[in-house]
Amino acid sequence: MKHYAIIVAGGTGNRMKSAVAKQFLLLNGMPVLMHTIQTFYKCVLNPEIILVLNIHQHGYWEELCQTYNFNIPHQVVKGGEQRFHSVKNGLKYIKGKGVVAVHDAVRPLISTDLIEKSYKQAELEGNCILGVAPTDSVRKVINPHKTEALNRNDLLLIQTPQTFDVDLLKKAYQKPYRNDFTDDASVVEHSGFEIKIIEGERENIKITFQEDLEIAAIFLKKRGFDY
Ligand SMILES: Nc1ccn([C@@H]2O[C@H](COP(=O)(O)OP(=O)(O)OP(=O)(O)O)[C@@H](O)[C@H]2O)c(=O)n1
Ligand SMILES: C[C@](O)(CO)[C@H](O)COP(=O)(O)O
Repeated sequence: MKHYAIIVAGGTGNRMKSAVAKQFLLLNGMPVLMHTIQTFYKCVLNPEIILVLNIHQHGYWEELCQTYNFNIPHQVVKGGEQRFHSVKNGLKYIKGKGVVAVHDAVRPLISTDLIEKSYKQAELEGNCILGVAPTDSVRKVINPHKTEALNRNDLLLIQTPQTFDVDLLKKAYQKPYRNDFTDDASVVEHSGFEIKIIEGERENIKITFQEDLEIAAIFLKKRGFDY
């Protein structure tokens, strides 16, 4: 079975409010994106790595790879307007059959164990999505003046990687883009497939705001960088 990883790094990171897009910010001395690619590279299933980057950042990425002596083999593909379009561009690169994990570049703390579990589950079930239970109370906004409590036991917070049979994911991504396609599972579900969830990891945070980078640095130090 052939394994692929599409690492989506085509975003601009507006919420981070930094001059450099968050996937290039330094985390314990190395760009976030390099940590992410390194973790997939360490996976025993040896996935072929496809990196999706905004076309205007391809040159910058090459410079970074030289600066950090980063030699992990990967194919760079151009990004799209939304995450949806970036994933679609990554998928175009895949010609054969197999299993593909789609992962946010800005989730550098995913473990190799969970990546491997996700591939194995997707091989068996067609797809595998990670979820963790919320620990805060949650409310639905009805309008600017009214909110309503939700039962958090009915909810899951969804992470990446989201892993799929290649043909299934390609078929789902033939649909036109919709605003509520916030991840790959929502695209696949819209095509009529049932989504299979396994337990994610609390440390698998998505670096979105400045504080997240500080938290990620603490988690990495705790692992002694050996992951
Ligand atoms: N057109 C886009 C938009 C997002 N992404 C990627 O999808 C992942 C999750 O998106 P998010 O965290 O929202 O990143 P940004 O869109 O960059 O952040 P923001 O929403 O704050 O602008 C990131 O790795 C991001 O680079 C992408 O490949 N192509
Ligand atoms: C794909 C994702 O990380 C799953 O939680 C999330 O939906 C990405 O959302 P964003 O708004 O693009 O950060």
